[in-house]
Amino acid sequence: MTDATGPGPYETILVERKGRTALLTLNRPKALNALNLQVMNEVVAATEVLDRDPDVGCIVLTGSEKAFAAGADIKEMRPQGYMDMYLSDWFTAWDRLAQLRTPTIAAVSGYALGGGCELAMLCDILLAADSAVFGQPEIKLGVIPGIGGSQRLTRAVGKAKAMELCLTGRTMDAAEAERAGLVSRIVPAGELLAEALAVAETVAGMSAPVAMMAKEAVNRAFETTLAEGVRFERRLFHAVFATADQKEGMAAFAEKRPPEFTHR
Ligand SMILES: CC(C)=CC(=O)SCCNC(=O)CCNC(=O)[C@H](O)C(C)(C)COP(=O)(O)OP(=O)(O)OC[C@H]1O[C@@H](n2cnc3c(N)ncnc32)[C@H](O)[C@@H]1OP(=O)(O)O
Repeated sequence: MTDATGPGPYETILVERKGRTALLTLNRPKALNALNLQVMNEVVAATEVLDRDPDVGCIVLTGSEKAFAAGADIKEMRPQGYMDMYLSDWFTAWDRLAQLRTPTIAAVSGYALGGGCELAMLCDILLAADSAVFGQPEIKLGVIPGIGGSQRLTRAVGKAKAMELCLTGRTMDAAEAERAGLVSRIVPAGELLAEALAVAETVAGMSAPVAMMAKEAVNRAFETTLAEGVRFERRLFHAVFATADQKEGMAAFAEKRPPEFTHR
């Protein structure tokens, strides 16, 4: 891993590049990567820079072994009043992660609570270490999720489990999260980063515009009716036949060789 990337220097995150993969590591270890406004601004700024970089094909977001992120920063929120929250539109910048076109992977080890769970759910692929712990415990603090947790968790695991987690603050371990469909896979904690980078390398090796279209098509399933979603997919499917990478991918198959995508 080399090369700091983006407009940094950042104080709360580390950004590294390896080939077409960018690795963004949350770096507030003493606070278990609690997500204060500085972290939010730096994560959003860095990912938006990476998103515009044609040499980046996948972004991996991770934390420490103990904590992906233990939530939004409770100490920062504690003194705020309604007008502070409303006028600053607290947390709204996080929504910009959902607009990234580059595929993103959350590599979650340890605690992913509250805003930490919500940040993981803003990513496209969730890989969990066997040590991962997920939950929306905001209710124990007298508040509710505010970075989309009530919506994305419900879509991921269904109403029954989301309701229980949001109303009781109970956490779930990696095995339960996988059974519930929140994470795609569990890997041993010591292998998490290597596995996430391997998945990222695979994704980044695909045609970038086609990967963007695949991401957009899957995400559309959360926004629209089945008929509209299928129509949207069909239009994108037709559009990929205008890419050089469709010609290359199918030629490579016929010629029994690996494709060499040009991301055009
Ligand atoms: C409100 C919205 C929209 C979203 C939210 O995310 S609210 C926050 C949700 N998260 C939580 O409620 C989890 C809070 N943290 C914990 O319960 C525990 O820290 C733990 C179970 C994750 C880990 O416990 P452990 O005993 O191992 O570690 P601590 O001594 O408690 O923590 C170490 C260090 O980190 C600070 N910390 C932890 N989480 C947060 C946080 N979310 N915000 C701010 N600071 C946090 C903790 O205070 C301690 O630092 P100090 O020793 O300096 O106090």
